[in-house]
Amino acid sequence: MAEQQTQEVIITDTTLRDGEQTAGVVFSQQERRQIACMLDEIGVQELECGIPAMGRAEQDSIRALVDLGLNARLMTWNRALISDIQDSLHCGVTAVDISLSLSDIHIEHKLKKSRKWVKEQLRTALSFAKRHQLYVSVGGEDSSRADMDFIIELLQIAEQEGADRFRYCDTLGILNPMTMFSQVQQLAESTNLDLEVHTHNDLGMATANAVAGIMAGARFASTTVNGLGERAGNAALEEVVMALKHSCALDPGIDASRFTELSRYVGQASSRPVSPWKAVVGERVFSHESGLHTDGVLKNPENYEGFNPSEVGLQRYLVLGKHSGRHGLEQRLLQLNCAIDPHEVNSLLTKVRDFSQTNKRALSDQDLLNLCAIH
Ligand SMILES: CC(=O)SCCNC(=O)CCNC(=O)[C@H](O)C(C)(C)COP(=O)(O)OP(=O)(O)OC[C@H]1O[C@@H](n2cnc3c(N)ncnc32)[C@H](O)[C@@H]1OP(=O)(O)O
Ligand SMILES: O=C(O)CCC(=O)C(=O)O
Repeated sequence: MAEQQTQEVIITDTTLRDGEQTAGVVFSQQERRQIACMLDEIGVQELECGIPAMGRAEQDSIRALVDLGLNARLMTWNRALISDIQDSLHCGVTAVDISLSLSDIHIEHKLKKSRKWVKEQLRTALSFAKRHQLYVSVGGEDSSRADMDFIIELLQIAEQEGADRFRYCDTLGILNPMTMFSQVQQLAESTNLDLEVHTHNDLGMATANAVAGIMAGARFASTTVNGLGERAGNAALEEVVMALKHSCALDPGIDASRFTELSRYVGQASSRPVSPWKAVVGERVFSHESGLHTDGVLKNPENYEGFNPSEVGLQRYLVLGKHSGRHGLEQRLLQLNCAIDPHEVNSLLTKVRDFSQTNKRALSDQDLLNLCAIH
């Protein structure tokens, strides 16, 4: 692995905002507190924790999170409306995201306004928030479909009015890592503001795009546990952190050993169970059946594992089946105290393969013992 870099990366987790916007997902108040505490305990530095404009229940829930006194900074999501920001102030948070759609399609066909209105609204909302000593992220909704010159114009206004960072949103998940990289690089060259990337998974590239954004100079990556979020979801916290660590030599300082526990908790609380094959936290992603792989792993797990399963709280499974080889079979026989003549291993292996082919599955220990008994 390359030497660890010094670039600081800050994870801003939005499981409790964009994550809960997943159609049909609702966390109870207790679940929201538990998720916030777990994220805080593993070292996530900022939590986007809700939308005060939604009303009384959401505001009470945000206030309860503020009362926990977490280390993580709590941020709320707001439209560029003074009333939304007032609701946030009443919740006691110290940080807000003030969101404005930046693409012409959104400005004309959703907001039904003009670019001029967007600029004025940004000034009004931002100056109000700064007068109230809030840390402000300017959220650029649909940035990836917006005119870059217009974004840069807005960034100048944001800087003049004292914004703290700009959130570049690939709202529809249409970018790829190359386009994300060049867009963020261009922004980084045009502003002194910190940059955040908020990515969606519509084309399966949310994690890759978040990582590309960081590589291009963004300091913040927006994530959700298990990649929950609108439509196909957001960049998954566990994937972004492990990709930064193991693919980019950047360590965001998160305790990954609780990723599996956190993932299971959020999977249950969201009624969106995690697939056993989900990258990084799926129960069975460290399963090896193929003969050459099992042999390699038995000799040294690094032969076929990019990182150790224990790093994320998982375990390794060596599976016997259609693709198994001699070394994997011998190892399992040894573990089961099942002594057979070494000359018989190859013919037993043929039976293992036949069994798997016939039954379309891997063998349990009992299946293997039964085969040995009649061998
Ligand atoms: C890409 C994202 O994920 S952004 C976050 C989206 N999250 C959510 O929508 C979840 C929570 N939302 C809600 O509870 C509600 O939608 C509320 C409270 C925010 C607003 O509710 P309502 O007043 O009933 O309005 P509704 O949601 O139907 O319409 C949104 C209004 O906000 C306007 N709006 C949308 N985005 C913005 C913005 N960034 N700044 C200012 N106004 C905005 C729309 O143009 C529309 O205004 P209109 O009434 O003049 O047409
Ligand atoms: O505008 C923001 O701050 C975030 C909006 C969002 O969730 C998105 O664009 O996907």
